[in-house]
Amino acid sequence: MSGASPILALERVSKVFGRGDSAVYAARSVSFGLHAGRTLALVGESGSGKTTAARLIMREYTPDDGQILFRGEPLGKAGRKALKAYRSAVQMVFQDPFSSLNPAHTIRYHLERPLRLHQPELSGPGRKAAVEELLARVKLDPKLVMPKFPHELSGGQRQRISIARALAVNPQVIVADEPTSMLDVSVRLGILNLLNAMKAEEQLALLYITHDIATARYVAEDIMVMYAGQIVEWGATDSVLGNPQHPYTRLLLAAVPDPDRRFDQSAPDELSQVDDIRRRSALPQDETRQFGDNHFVRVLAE
Ligand SMILES: Nc1ncnc2c1ncn2[C@@H]1O[C@H](COP(=O)(O)OP(=O)(O)OP(=O)(O)O)[C@@H](O)[C@H]1O
Repeated sequence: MSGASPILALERVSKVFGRGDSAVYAARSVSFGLHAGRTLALVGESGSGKTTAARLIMREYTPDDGQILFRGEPLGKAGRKALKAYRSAVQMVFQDPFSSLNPAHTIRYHLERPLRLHQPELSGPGRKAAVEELLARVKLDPKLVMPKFPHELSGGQRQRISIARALAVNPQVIVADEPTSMLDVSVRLGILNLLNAMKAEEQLALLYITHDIATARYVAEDIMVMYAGQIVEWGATDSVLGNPQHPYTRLLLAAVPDPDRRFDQSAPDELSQVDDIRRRSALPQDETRQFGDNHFVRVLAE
C-alpha cells in the first residue's frame, strides 16, 4: 500500500484447520505488506482470522500455502541465523498485558532479559541504564517502576512495559494484537499515541489488529478488512472508511455506536444483509476491483 518495498510481506498465504467437512479456512490467500514508518490496521469481527494472520507472522503456524517474505527473502528458505534475526526483528504486543508478564519477576528483570540476549556485550550498569532508557521511552518513571512486580502496576502501565520489552531488541516490525481492548477506555488513547510515536521515531512497521474500526481510523495510514479468512477490502484508511465498497466494511462501520442514533433505530437493511454477506463472502473466486489510487475491494461473485 506504499510504493517502497515492504519489510515484511505475506503472499497468498493460507491456513486451514481440520479436514474435509470440518475444515476451517482461517486464512485464505492473504496478501499484504508492512512498511517502515507506517501502520496497517487489520480489522474484522471475532473469528475472521486476524489472530491466525498474526500467528503466521510470528511463525507459530506454518502457512499451508503461499509464503512470507522478510526483506524480500522467503522465510521458508531461511537458515537458522536468518530465522534468529527474524525473531528479534519481528515482535508482538499482546492483548492481555498481565498474562504476558511473569508475576514472579520485577519489571527490571522483564526488560533486562531481552537485553541480555540481544546485547550480551552490555555490562550490569550498562544494562540498567538501557532499562531506564526503555522505560523513559514508554513514559514511565524508571525509579518508581523498575523494582515493581506486574501486579503492582495498572493495566495501561503493564501494556507500556510490554511495548518497552518489544522495543528492547530493536525490532523493525511490531504486531499489536488488540493491544488496548482489555484496557480501561481512559488509558487506551495513551497506548495508541505511544505506538504511533514509536512507529514514527523508530521507523517501525506496525500491524495493528483490532475489531474496533474506530481506533483503526485513529492509528493507521492503511487498512485491511478481513472477513471469513479473506481480505475483502484494503487501501488508504481515509478512502476505505470514507467510501466503503464492500458490504461487510459498511456493516462494520454501521456497528460503530453513533451517539445520535438509538439502538432501536438501527437501519434494518444493514442488519438483514448479514446472513447473505456471510454466505457469499466465503466464496473464494471473487475478483478484485480498484477504487481510486489506493483502494481495492473484492467484489462478490454473483
Ligand atoms: N488452532 C486452531 N484450531 C482450529 N481452529 C482454529 C484454530 N485457531 C483458529 N481457529 C479458527 O479459525 C478461525 C479464525 O480464528 P482467529 O482466532 O484467527 O480469528 P480472530 O479474528 O482473531 O478472532 P478473535 O478476534 O475472536 O480473536 C475461527 O473460526 C477459529 O475458530
